[in-house]
Amino acid sequence: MSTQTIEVDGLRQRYGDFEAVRGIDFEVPAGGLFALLGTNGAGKTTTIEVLEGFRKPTGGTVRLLGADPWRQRKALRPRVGIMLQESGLIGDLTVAETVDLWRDLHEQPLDADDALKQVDLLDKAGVQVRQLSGGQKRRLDLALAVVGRPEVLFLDEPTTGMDPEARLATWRLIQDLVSAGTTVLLTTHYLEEAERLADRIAIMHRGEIRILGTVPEVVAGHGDRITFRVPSHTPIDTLPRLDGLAPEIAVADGLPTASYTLSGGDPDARAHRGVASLVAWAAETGVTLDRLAVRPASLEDVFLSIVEETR
Ligand SMILES: Nc1ncnc2c1ncn2[C@@H]1O[C@H](COP(=O)(O)OP(=O)(O)OP(=O)(O)O)[C@@H](O)[C@H]1O
Repeated sequence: MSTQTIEVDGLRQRYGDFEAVRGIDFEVPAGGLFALLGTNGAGKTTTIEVLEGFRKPTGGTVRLLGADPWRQRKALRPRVGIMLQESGLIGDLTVAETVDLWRDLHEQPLDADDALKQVDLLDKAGVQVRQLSGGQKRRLDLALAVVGRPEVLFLDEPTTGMDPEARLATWRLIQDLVSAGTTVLLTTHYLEEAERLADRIAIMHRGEIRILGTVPEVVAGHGDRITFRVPSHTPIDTLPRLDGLAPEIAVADGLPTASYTLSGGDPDARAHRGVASLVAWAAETGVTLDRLAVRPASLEDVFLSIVEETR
């Protein structure tokens, strides 16, 4: 028997003639937090909707807690918490009435005040839902997703519209839930969110998973970056090549910045070698390497390189 809480095997999903998900595979073990990142329209929500049992896959198989979410949706429902991208909150109800309505659907729900306290909405208990701000509605959605003490939690862009403080508090709540053993599948456009929370991530683009692994695994193959401000009066074509590469030039704060991505050779030594030849060039030509920086590739670099590959 599989020990994976979520199993996705060759999943395909069509909408008419359009194939939104084109054969993806991933697994999430019990107590894991997996983040699906990707471009708009990549197929993240569609994937989550299949796992939630809202859609029948057009190809491949998915298993949730060992069951088929499409056929066994009713049995799975009490074990699963769902925070959709667009909530179906009822504007006329108060926050407390909304939580009570959800509590009634579960056998051993959290205490209503505890659920609201977790998302810092206790002081809004008597307020009508329609009077909440966008970020407060997201927080109420989260309270409703966790009120039934779910074993698995699906969070579709949970912190969109939240202010930085609410986002941080939400991250803490998610981390606490994972520490307590909840399995979480999260989609997000915030790379920092994925880096902070997820033990593994996948980046989707146009219905496919382009890369999957821990964040260090995902960035490992994408080299080291060396950047510096191009000194004024220095023609771009006089800048040196490093490892045979000409720099990419981007404008930051109104000034051109040169950037090299070194990905060949010994990963432990290539940044040192690159900086050494750059410094030698600077000494020879008498230029100052303003804002010289060396860093490994970031998740953002990987994300952008995946998107740009297929432009
Ligand atoms: N009900 C539907 N009918 C037809 N096409 C759909 C439907 N739902 C989604 N799509 C299409 O499928 C593709 C994937 O959509 P999906 O919502 O899964 O992407 P996503 O990765 O969640 O995007 P975003 O980050 O913008 O939320 C998109 O091209 C979208 O237009």
